[in-house]
Amino acid sequence: MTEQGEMRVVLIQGDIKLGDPEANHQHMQRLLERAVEQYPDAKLAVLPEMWNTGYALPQIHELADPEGKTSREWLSAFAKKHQISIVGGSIAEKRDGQIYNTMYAYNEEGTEVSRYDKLHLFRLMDEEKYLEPGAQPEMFELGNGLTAGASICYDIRFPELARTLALNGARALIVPAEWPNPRLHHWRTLLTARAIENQMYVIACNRVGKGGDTEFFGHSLIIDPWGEIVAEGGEGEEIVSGVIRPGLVDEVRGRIPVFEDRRPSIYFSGK
Ligand SMILES: O=C(O)CCC(=O)C(=O)O
Repeated sequence: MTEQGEMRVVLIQGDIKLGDPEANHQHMQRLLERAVEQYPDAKLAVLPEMWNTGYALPQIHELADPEGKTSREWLSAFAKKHQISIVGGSIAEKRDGQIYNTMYAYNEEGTEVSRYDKLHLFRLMDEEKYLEPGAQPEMFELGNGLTAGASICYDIRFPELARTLALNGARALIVPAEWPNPRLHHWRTLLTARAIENQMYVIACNRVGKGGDTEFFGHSLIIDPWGEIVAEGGEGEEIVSGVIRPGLVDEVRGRIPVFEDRRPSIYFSGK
């Protein structure tokens, strides 16, 4: 059970079937249902990146969800029915003839509170050949005093994104991912660094399974603003759960006042 000021988070560390949006929708729905049954006090659920299609990029124009309609209606209705905030991982979305890697967030009433298009496209998986990058960072309210910033997978390699979110009020970084083998060391280290340097919660949901020749290792993580691991998944499909206490962000920021000690006037700008 959670106490006052605490919030249970569940990460839907599922497998994704390459290029099969219908099967993936059914599967994610089953996992979400399992999550709310197993953890009735959960207040936030996070799904992995591109859960509707996986990295079926050559077929992405046929597979992507037009305006995200199907995925958005489902996520909103689920959030409302179960009174849980949902960061709906990300989906391949078709908009104005382009494809985006897009995250949607819903509050407990099922209201859509955010849409974020992945800013940094990952060349190693040819994202830039098929997808359009987003144009701006995005933040949203998750209740319990938790303002969250969005970051999708490769975005975590860019500390300036997490920093700009923190400077503008984010107290948690939400990270849906399809982070593959063999870079577990990068995954854990980068997420931990983003948490420590910005003194914020990092809540990261990675997929498991295989997409073509690429293997995904799970290890979804909830890391507190002191850099301690609150919960970590294994390498198989599971619901990863942990309890966070948004008040800890103020405590850590009070103890080591990094944001007061910054010297922006002497940093090189624009680079
Ligand atoms: O940066 C990495 O190593 C993985 C990134 C990635 O897989 C992605 O952004 O989809």
